[in-house]
Amino acid sequence: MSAGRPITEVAVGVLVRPDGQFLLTTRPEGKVYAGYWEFPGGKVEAGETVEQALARELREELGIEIGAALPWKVEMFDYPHALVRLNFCKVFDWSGDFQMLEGQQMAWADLPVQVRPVLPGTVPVLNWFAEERGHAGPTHLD
Ligand SMILES: Nc1nc2c([nH]c(=O)n2[C@H]2C[C@H](O)[C@@H](COP(=O)(O)OP(=O)(O)OP(=O)(O)O)O2)c(=O)[nH]1
Repeated sequence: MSAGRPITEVAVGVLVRPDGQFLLTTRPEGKVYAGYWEFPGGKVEAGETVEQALARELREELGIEIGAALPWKVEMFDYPHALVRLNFCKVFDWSGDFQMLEGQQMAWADLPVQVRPVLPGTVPVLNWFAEERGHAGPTHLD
């Protein structure tokens, strides 16, 4: 039996403001899908929990310190470059000023999301938001 493709664990932060808007950032130059909009986060390193990885990634990428990371949904996504397990966590508390430490762009978004293109592995989150919020119609632009 084949062992199959290795799974890359990814910690993803869904930062939600009191007004319901959520944070999207672009993938930096030099990474696969550069310029695509996604929820900030990155790969879990050996020995880390998802919550630890998320705190580290958001510190490295955005310069913020997060409070609780609340596990929300887990989704597998099979890209040509990797088989990833996306561990989405909601985050309502953070401190510090946002700094785009990897030259990304950021946007506070609501449904339907106006920035484009959105990373394929990000679209399920928009559908979960649509269900939670009773949003009908498209969740993002094509
Ligand atoms: N951060 C993030 N990654 C996502 C989302 N949706 C999605 O499919 N992914 C995928 C894209 C990548 O294959 C993987 C994240 O890996 P990455 O390359 O951003 O991770 P990293 O910052 O640790 O990068 P690296 O420098 O170690 O390569 O997860 C999402 O909403 N946010």
